[in-house]
Amino acid sequence: MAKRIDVENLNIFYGKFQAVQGVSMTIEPRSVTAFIGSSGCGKSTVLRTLNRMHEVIPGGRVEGQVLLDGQDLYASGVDPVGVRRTVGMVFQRPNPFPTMTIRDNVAAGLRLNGVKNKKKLDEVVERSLRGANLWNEVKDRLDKPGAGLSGGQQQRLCIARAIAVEPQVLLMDEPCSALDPISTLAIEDLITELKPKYTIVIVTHNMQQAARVSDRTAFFNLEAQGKPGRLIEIDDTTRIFNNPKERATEDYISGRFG
Ligand SMILES: Nc1ncnc2c1ncn2[C@@H]1O[C@H](COP(=O)(O)OP(=O)(O)OP(=O)(O)O)[C@@H](O)[C@H]1O
Repeated sequence: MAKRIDVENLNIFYGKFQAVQGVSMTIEPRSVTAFIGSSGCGKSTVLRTLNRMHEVIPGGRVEGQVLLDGQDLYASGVDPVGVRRTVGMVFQRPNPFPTMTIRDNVAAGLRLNGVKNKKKLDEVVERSLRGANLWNEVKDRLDKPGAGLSGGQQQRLCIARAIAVEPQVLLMDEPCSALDPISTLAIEDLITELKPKYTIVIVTHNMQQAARVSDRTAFFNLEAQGKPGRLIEIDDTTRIFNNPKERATEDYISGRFG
């Protein structure tokens, strides 16, 4: 089941440097939320705190709370590996495991979780590839390397790999920035198809993309160079693009800066 995310007064640090200050927001289940804002304002950093990937970076530290259906991901005793299973991630560059076959790429997470039954693995591989709109293109070459696919196919393979372990939230960090326009549209269609089952958060520099795929948009900004990034506003995407509350959002949307 898709989960609701409540972020409460989040401060995020890289060593002594505070990259993000005071972010609070709610991300609704079965919806797509886009993070937009100029380079360096902390979009990817905030995204990575939603599945505890930030702390993998040396010096990475978080203050505040991230609640998944009311459960704090940062409470003591919470296993970050379990969090990352529940909250999956797709990165900017498609990163299939290069030496693994298409089938094994999709099955990798399940195998890590101890699933060995071949029938079960085959079922999940097919269901995940169908879910990622890739099945028809690869069903006759499941035992060929994932690295042999086109960039757009590799990104859909990464989405198949992410959904194979049945996460409740999908985080996507500029998932189309390395793709051509046709592959980009394929991923956008896929995001819309996945929406009824997941909570999806996408970082994008492409404002048309935010307008096309998201229900809600969060605009981040830097007060000044060297200062932490802040969330300026989050609202329905149509509102952010047509009638934002904040002047800084309007300036960014209309291309006056950023
Ligand atoms: N691994 C890191 N170590 C130290 N500082 C980092 C690291 N990653 C990001 N930062 C800093 O944190 C701040 C926010 O970066 P982040 O990548 O989250 O911004 P962004 O809005 O996603 O940018 P972009 O749109 O360019 O991807 C920046 O000042 C950046 O230099």
